[in-house]
Amino acid sequence: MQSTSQTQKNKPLHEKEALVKLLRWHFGHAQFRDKQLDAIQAVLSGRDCFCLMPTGGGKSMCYQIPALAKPGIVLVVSPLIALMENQVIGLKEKGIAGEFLSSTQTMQVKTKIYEDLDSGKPSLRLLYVTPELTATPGFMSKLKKIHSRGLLNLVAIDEAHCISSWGHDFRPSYRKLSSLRNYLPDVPILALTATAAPKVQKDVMESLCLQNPLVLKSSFNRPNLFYEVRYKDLLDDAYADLCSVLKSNGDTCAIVYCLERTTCDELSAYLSAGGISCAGLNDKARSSVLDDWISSRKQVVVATVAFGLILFQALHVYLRFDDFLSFFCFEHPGSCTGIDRKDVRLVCHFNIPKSMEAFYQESGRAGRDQLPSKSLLYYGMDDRRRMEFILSKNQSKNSQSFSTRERKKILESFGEQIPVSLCKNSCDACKHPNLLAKYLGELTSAVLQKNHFSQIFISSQDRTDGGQYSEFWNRDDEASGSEEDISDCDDGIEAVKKVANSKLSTKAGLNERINFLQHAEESYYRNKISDKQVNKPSKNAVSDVLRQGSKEKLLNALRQAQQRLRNLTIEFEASAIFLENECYNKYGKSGKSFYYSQVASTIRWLSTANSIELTNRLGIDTDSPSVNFISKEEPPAAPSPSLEQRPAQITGKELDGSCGSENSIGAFQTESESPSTSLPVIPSFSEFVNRRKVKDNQPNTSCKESPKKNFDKRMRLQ
Ligand SMILES: Nc1ncnc2c1ncn2[C@@H]1O[C@H](COP(=O)(O)OP(=O)(O)OP(=O)(O)O)[C@@H](O)[C@H]1O
Ligand SMILES: [Mg+2]
Repeated sequence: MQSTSQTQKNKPLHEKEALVKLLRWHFGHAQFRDKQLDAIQAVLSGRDCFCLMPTGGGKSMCYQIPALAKPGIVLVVSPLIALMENQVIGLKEKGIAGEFLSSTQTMQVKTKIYEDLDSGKPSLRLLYVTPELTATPGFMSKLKKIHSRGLLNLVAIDEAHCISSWGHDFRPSYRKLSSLRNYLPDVPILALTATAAPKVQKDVMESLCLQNPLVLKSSFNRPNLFYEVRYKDLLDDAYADLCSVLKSNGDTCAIVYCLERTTCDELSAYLSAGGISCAGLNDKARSSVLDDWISSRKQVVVATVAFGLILFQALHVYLRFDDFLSFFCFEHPGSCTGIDRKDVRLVCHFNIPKSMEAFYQESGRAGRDQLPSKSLLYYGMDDRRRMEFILSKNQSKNSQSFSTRERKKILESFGEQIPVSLCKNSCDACKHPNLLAKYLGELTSAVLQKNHFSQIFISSQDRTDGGQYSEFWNRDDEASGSEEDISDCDDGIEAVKKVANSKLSTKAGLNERINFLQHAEESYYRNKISDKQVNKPSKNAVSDVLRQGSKEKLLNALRQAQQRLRNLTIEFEASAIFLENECYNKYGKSGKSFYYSQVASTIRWLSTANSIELTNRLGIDTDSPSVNFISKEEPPAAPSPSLEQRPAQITGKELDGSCGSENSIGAFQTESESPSTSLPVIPSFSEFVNRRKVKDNQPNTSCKESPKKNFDKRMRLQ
């Protein structure tokens, strides 16, 4: 805060007209945008200011104009050397004296800057520095000296959120900026950011010890962005869908963000094969790919989230400092200008972003030239589960649909209350509400059928729980997630195998192995049921593709049965659907392995069943002269028995699987069901072992082979 005498001495230009003149003269802009003038006037009057503006909102002007409004310098703390360099070049082009101090500069340049600062009448107007340098005692004492001469007009902290959410991880040095207030108690501080969630704003203001700051918040609304969500689970092929979206948009500039490297590679290969000028930004070829994209040699870049971060930085958003520096400033010295492609027409999230803020930032790369652009999010249940796993330890499982009023939801997560009407049909939810409702209905039933996970929130109404939760995750949760957390090993079966492999000694005896596997299986299902499992059986889930394949197999088996039985005329397609549905209803929820076994058993059964058994099985009216099984409708999805609720009437015979031929229907029958209507029941490992134990304690007259031999045989079969 400037003293009155100092303020009068420097005669700052506070009046709007004078400031607008500066804007026009130096920058060629006709008017101040939104909150720019308020911020400028506040800091010129010596008041602290917290300025929250979206990316590209014009935050720089809030400290550049004050630097021109009165003698002295403005100190700008910036997290990236590239950003500083970029701005300094821009200022110099406009004839404004700006410099930056960093370790990348020669001693000569630094000395020249220090000499100018010590001169008592510096020609410099804006000095950009890193937070690291600012916090050093040497530089602080220099600042004090400049200040004592009444020449330090303002300290601007750009990307001020680094002090809070990102600062903990990436820029602890931003934390040291809190000492600025002690060293320079009466110099106004201007904190600028585009990414502050309400609690981060508070943190920034407290950390910088802002005193009675003027808090300015511009709207985060991006009216030129159209938001659309596509549901992977309702698409036959999400790759093909994206390919057609990109094609239908013409040869436009696009960014596609993926969660994992493999998806990134596969997707970019797929899109390239589809004739799209596309490159995947993986670690091997990142520099050339990024160069190609920045220089418009490639139009679409597919990036993993991690390398997407580099991309954000290339687009002037600070996220992962080290990568960016090593990449751009050291590998490509001098290439920092012109890295901002403003003509990105489409930003696609092929996987769910980590947080609403990440989504906003990433989708905000589209349409920086203010022209109509699109943000497209592919929402997938598995993605959500994977993201949940990555962010794991997820305290905030409460979710909210991203389905309705996308724009409202995004803005609310930044604490902005807006009327739905603001959207003006610029998202799919407002533009095609009926279509969206249909999709969501389909999605809900798909989810219920698959029982993928316990929570799904598809509401047609906005919840008003403070906008705390969303389909995305709070940034708090992100701290626990990293790219390394992304594991392919989320298959329950894999998990059991892994546990078994890692912990079970190869010398372990049979009983030990059984106990161990039993334990592993039990804990796997326990976790699965409580929906808190770490290793989620997503890969073990029965997919639509798998179901289709099973139908085909059953169809073939039915055709063969018909050839064998001759006197039977059946509607193959409907019968195959019926049988597949039965398998799915019984074991679809239990995972691929059980489902597979059930389909295989059904096929074996079809190879031996006689006409009566078959017609009974299919519920066909045999009185009809020509038997037609015409049930084209899938039977209602009866609640599938959980593994714990398996029919109790499993016999030792069927569990053994060794008493009689595996190919004969008798080997799989239950006692209480007639041979013609029962399908073999697949026991869980625990059930199998328990039954085995019971059987072992009873004299068995029907089986010729020893229990151990039977068991070993069964183990080999599994
Ligand atoms: N009043 C204005 N009128 C027109 N254009 C402006 C105005 N103020 C700033 N701009 C332009 O807006 C663009 C973005 O400005 P700036 O880089 O300062 O945004 P920012 O808020 O710092 O964005 P980021 O969060 O990406 O750093 C620049 O090209 C700048 O010249
Ligand atoms: Mg900026």
